Order: sequence, then C-alpha cells, then structure tokens
Amino acid sequence: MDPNQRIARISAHLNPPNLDDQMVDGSGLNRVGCRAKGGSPGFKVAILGAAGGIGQPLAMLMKMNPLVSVLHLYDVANAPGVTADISHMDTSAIVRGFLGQPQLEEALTGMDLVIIPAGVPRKPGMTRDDLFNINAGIVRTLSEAIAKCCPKAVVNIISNPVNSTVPIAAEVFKKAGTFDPKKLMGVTMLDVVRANTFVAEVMSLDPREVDVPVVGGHAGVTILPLLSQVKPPCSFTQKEIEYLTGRIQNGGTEVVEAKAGAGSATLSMVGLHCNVQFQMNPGLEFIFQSLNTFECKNTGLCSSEVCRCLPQGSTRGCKHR
Ligand SMILES: NC(=O)c1ccc[n+]([C@@H]2O[C@H](COP(=O)([O-])OP(=O)(O)OC[C@H]3O[C@@H](n4cnc5c(N)ncnc54)[C@H](O)[C@@H]3O)[C@@H](O)[C@H]2O)c1
Ligand SMILES: O=C(O)C[C@H](O)C(=O)O
Repeated sequence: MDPNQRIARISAHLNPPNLDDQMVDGSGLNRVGCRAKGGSPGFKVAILGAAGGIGQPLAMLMKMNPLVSVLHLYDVANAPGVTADISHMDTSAIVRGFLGQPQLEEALTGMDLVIIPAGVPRKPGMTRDDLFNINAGIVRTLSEAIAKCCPKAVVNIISNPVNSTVPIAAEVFKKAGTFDPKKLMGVTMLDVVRANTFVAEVMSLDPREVDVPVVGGHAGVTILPLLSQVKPPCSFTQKEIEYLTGRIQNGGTEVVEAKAGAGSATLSMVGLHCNVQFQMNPGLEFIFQSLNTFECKNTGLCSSEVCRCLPQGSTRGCKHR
C-alpha cells in the first residue's frame, strides 16, 4: 500500500468522519465506508490516558472483552500508534483513537464507561500527594468534558492521588448538576489484590481463595486492611500483623522503588481490572456492580455514603447500588 494511503488509514482511526447522520443507536459510532456500525450490543468504553503504562494494557484487555462493543482511546500523546495497534486485534469491539484536547468531546460522546488513568505517576521518593498539582488539573478538565458529553457514564478514576482526584471529579459533576454518587468511583482494588496476595503468602494459601477487606483511602496509612475479617478466617501473630499491614500499605511504593524511576504499578493494576470484569461477565449490570465494589472498598474515597456494606465484611459481595 502507498505510504500516504497507509497514513490516511491510520488517521481514519484518529479522525472519524462526521457521524451525526449515520447513527445506529444514537451513539454516533458509524464510519463512512465501513460496514461495522458499532451498534452491536455491549459497552461503549473510553480510556483517557490510553497511551500510558496503564492505558495500553488496559486498552488491550478492553478490546478482548466481549462485553465491549466500542472502545475510544484518548490521550494527549501517542494515541495514533496505540489505536492502530489495538485496532488490529481480531475481537469485535470497534476501536477509535482521539488525540489531544480538541478531540476530547468526540472521544466521550455516547460512552457508558469512562476509565481515567491519565496523568503522571510517581517516582522514587515521591508520595502520591506530590502528583496533586499536575493530576488534579487533568482530572478536573476531563471531568468537565464528561459532565458535558456523557453525564450518565460510570466514571472510574485511577489517576493519583485517588483520595483527592475522586472528590475533584465529584465537585465538577455537582457543579454541572450531573453527579450520581453510584457512578463515580476511585480504583483502589489494588490494595485488596495486594492484601490477598501477601496474606496468602504468609499463610501458605492460594491467593484466589483469600479475601481481605481493605477500607480507608489509597495512600500509606490511610490504607486499612481488616486482617481480623480475612476469609478464610486466619489467626495472625502480632509480628505477622505488623508485617502485613506495612507491606499492604506500602505496596505501591514497593513497585515504584523497584521500577526505579520508570513508573508505578501498571500490570497488577490492569490485571485486576481484567479479573473483576471477566469474572462478572454476564452483562452490563455485572460490570457496574463489580465497579461498585471498588467504590465500596474505601469509605474515604467513596463519592456516596456507601460502605454500609462493610460491616458485612466483604468488599467483593457488596450489594450497594
Ligand atoms: N489507583 C491505582 O491503584 C493506581 C495504580 C497505579 C497507578 N496509578 C496512577 O495512574 C496514573 C497513570 O499511571 P501510568 O503508569 O499509566 O502513567 P503514564 O505516564 O505511563 O501514563 C499516563 C498517560 O496519561 C497521558 N496524559 C497526560 N496528561 C493527559 C491529559 N490531560 N489527558 C489525557 N491523557 C493525558 C500521558 O500522555 C500518558 O500516556 C498515575 O497518576 C498513577 O499514579 C493509580
Ligand atoms: O503507588 C503508586 O504511586 C501507584 C498506585 O497508587 C499503587 O498503589 O501502586
């Protein structure tokens, strides 16, 4: 193929033609000259920050998810390459790329679920709070666009400090009159995943059999593993409690230091998304429910008065909706 044609093909992913008069189901997802209408049943998912360390594998897993019919990949850099790459995967989700602020609204229009890993990660020696100055502004801008373009979408915030970025998004949505506490949540499940892994290691159990409730926030001492509530019930020595609590609270720092300046947790982070969403496969209800388990994990982060489920002791079986 002529190089110009190749570039044109790639840029078609980035600049979808005007879709207004080709709507299949009101989602605006059709493309000229393409039979795939993007109207098959399933979620329309946008990843903001899709070209990053988390964004890329997350985009790949979303493309593999049979529940996803449309996948919008937005970033301020490198969106074309990631989009071209992911779009070649032979699964049914239609992939579109969007580069930079002028394309943000188009990326968000019609979305059911927006996942935000946009922003900077920490480097050794930094706390998550050190990211606030940059990431707060990014999350605010993205949230404003969400309020305008897909106010009913479930919004899933990964960007740190999650303890602060979730309340920022909540305030933006309140101001816009679109706030629904059941649809805004910070992703803190990594603390649960780590807790399960580390407890399993200490107790010589299969991590898949272990369920450790973790409450609080997603930063250092605000991360509170409830070791007395572990399933199956475990009895820990004081030494084990101190070791496990410290390791769970510092799991993120452990990865940041091991990566020595090359970023923070990305693979375990994305792996948990995959797990939760594939486990709960049967339908839309189930994904939303699973996302709500992230919300319910952390009283400190919840945008609603959730976590009434906590006394029941499980982050996974939460029925809060
Ligand atoms: N909640 C959690 O459990 C958890 C776990 C790991 C990392 N994180 C956080 O997730 C964030 C991303 O981590 P990463 O490793 O993917 O970082 P990264 O630097 O690899 O990727 C971030 C991406 O965001 C993009 N970006 C920057 N500004 C943007 C904007 N205004 N709009 C859209 N995209 C923008 C960048 O171009 C980049 O592609 C960090 O804040 C990190 O601390 C959270
Ligand atoms: O620790 C970080 O900076 C990233 C993330 O919050 C994590 O827990 O791994």
